[in-house]
Amino acid sequence: MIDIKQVTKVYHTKKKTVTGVKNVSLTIHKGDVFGIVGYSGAGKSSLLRCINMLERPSSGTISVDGMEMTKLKGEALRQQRLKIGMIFQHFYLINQKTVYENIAFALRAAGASSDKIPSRVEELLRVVELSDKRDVYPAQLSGGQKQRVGIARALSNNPTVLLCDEATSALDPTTTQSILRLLKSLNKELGLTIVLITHEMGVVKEICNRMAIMQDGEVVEHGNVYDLFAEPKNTLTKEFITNVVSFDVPEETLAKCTGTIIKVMFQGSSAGEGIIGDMLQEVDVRGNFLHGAIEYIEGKPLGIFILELTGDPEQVNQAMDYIQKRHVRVEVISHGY
Ligand SMILES: Nc1ncnc2c1ncn2[C@@H]1O[C@H](COP(=O)(O)OP(=O)(O)OP(=O)(O)O)[C@@H](O)[C@H]1O
Repeated sequence: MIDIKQVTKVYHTKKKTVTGVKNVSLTIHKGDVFGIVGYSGAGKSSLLRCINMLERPSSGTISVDGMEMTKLKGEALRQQRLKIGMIFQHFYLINQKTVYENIAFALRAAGASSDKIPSRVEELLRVVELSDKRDVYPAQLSGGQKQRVGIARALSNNPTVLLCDEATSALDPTTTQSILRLLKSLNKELGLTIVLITHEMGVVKEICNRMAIMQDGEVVEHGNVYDLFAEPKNTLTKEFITNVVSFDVPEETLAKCTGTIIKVMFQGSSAGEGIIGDMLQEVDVRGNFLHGAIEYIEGKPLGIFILELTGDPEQVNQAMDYIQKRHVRVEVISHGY
């Protein structure tokens, strides 16, 4: 669907040359909600804007729906871009136009015939659940409502791809949830492929099925969201995941622990308990459960336990080996004394 091959984007300013994207290759499948995560300056916007040629890659190729975007220019590029909608953090609505006119404007700009515009605008307003706001101006809308207008406008030409540039970063958590729900339903009902960039792993956990993590212009890890949550390999991926998968063991409890504190992550909702139970019978250590939770990612359970192990250091190591051998991920949070 979207094929990104060895894309590099170099910016030349008067003072310096900056490489925003370094040799990135990614495939985004039809129907994916694909999250690109990274800290500020990682290259997320640059890569996203290369997909619809708002930025032209310095090298490499990008194909959307089998059409090589990097080869297109002028009218051919304009036509292909109609298949790619885009929404932004700051909405970019026209303040002097009503909600209706904002959407109609996008339709006119794309060449829609004027007799089709009214019904199409009404239809789009229904899709984003904003029919009652058709005649108000952007200043009278909340952030979430503005983004709904942005989404309606982006959908006006029936795109197959929607690019979301930090689309929920300016919104409060509840409004963020409602926009994410809307995006997910568009993905399911219209079969829309969505690529979103964000620095919030919570957004990815909420709606994405696949993701890539970027750092210094490079993709450091990518794959299925569940798999990366269950078994992240890169340090940065682990850091982002730790930010959203909470282990609320109070500091006072941790301070009282003298043993080795480990985090055990297992796929499924009950497998981990059995493995830990078996381990405690086989190995001469004591285990004290400090925290347990089941997170749901893409509707699939991912179990997390925080456990204090006490006993002879060699036995503690053996206990961890035992768990690891059963294909359950173990991380040491702090070593005992
Ligand atoms: N138009 C530009 N001219 C020069 N440098 C740029 C330009 N756009 C981006 N850069 C540089 O490219 C690098 C990647 O920036 P980019 O905006 O793609 O990162 P990002 O991950 O989207 O960050 P943020 O989350 O802050 O938007 C940064 O070092 C940035 O300064």
